[in-house]
Amino acid sequence: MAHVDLNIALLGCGTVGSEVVRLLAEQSDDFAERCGARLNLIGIAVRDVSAPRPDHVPRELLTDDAESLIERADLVIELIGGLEPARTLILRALNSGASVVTGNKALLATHGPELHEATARADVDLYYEAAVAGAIPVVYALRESLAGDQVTAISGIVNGTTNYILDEMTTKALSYEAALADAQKLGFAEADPSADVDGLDAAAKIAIMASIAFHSRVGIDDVDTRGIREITAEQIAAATREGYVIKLLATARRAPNGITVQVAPTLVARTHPLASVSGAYNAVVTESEAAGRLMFYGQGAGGAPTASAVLSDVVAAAAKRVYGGHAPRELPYASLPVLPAASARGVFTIDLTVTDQPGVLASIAEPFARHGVSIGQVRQDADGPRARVSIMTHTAPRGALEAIADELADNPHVIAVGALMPVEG
Ligand SMILES: NC(=O)C1=CN([C@@H]2O[C@H](COP(=O)(O)OP(=O)(O)OC[C@H]3O[C@@H](n4cnc5c(N)ncnc54)[C@H](O)[C@@H]3O)[C@@H](O)[C@H]2O)C=CC1
Ligand SMILES: N[C@@H](CC=O)C(=O)O
Ligand code: NA
Repeated sequence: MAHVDLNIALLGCGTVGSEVVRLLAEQSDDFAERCGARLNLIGIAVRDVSAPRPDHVPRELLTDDAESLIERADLVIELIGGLEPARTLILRALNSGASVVTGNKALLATHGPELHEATARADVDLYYEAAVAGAIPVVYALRESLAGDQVTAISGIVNGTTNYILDEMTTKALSYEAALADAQKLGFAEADPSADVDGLDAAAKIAIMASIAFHSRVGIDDVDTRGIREITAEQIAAATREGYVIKLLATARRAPNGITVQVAPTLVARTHPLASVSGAYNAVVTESEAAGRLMFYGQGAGGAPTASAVLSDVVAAAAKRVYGGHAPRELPYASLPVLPAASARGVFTIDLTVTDQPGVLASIAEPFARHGVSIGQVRQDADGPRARVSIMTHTAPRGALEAIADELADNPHVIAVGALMPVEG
């Protein structure tokens, strides 16, 4: 079959970009058949053309002039990351009539509306499968597979670094610091791992998923975000004793008057499907009215897995240019508000260290009753003259639990109040 030619520009040639170069070359004949176009990589914009690169990266395609490269492209793949210059370059590409494929979750969760509006104005396409959970086709699932359904909830393990750290702490009884050092040695965590361990990477991903699923605009700043820095070996051991694992869960839920979106270390029951997601793997569970529960599992990071998602977008974008039609546009018609974190309802645990004497349990229980929060389970472990008390509630709003925790901190019998932790399953 005769194929048209499409000019592809790649911006950024790091972990993911260099794998995209490899796959584009290795599978060029297949891609031509699948999208009806020969995908000609016309240039690779890099910051430093003289930096060492893998052997398969053609030196003659390297340039430090991204702007000129974009002018000649039908399709631009942005794999630089970060907000600038990625934002300006993507806008330039869209405005010049090129479709764009990106894996840049930080940018989409910060400037998504601006990029989507520019895409529609220029009558081109914006694809971003790699931005959420790497190789796992969850953007496609939400944008296309579930377009005929009503999504009610999304929960996921969408950061490989933190899942690896928590898993090492659980299975090898490592401290947080030792597990983080291992993750860095293995290349999962960045040298500066704060976007991972403080939950910001997961927050960007759940913001993107919530925007699509709930047809609303959710940005990274709307996400109530907690990371894993404060998780202790003791909390992990206590969770294990009780039949739970601690996972950094990203969740978005429909509520009667809006949506709640959060990232938080969460006690996940061993029987829950997300509990068995180990190592650096990712998984996303969606709940929707007709389909019920769906689960997506796989590699959320790494050069080749992420490049697989990028190339699926490239083939789709190229086919649209050849045969016509468009990728699904942003559809924020529902405009659901993101509700304050305090209104997020769920089951929570709160851990207390108290003096072990008569009447203490009654005084601890009193604020729960006053705030209308029902206690589901109490566990007490003696520790000399002290006791550790772990209270699990029935479903209640987070705000009520926060008020109770503040009051308990002033209770003279209470020596320490631990962090509130949501419970799943
Ligand atoms: N590495 C992974 O596992 C995943 C990465 N992503 C996303 O993919 C994107 C790329 O990630 P990585 O390849 O890991 O990053 P990377 O840091 O390995 O590569 C980015 C490259 O862009 C280059 N660069 C910086 N400024 C530039 C400029 N002005 N012009 C041209 N090149 C420039 C850097 O020198 C670097 O080589 C990011 O948005 C990241 O969030 C998404 C999913 C997984
Ligand atoms: N740093 C991320 C990879 C990219 O999305 C992770 O650890 O999952
Ligand atoms: Na994906």
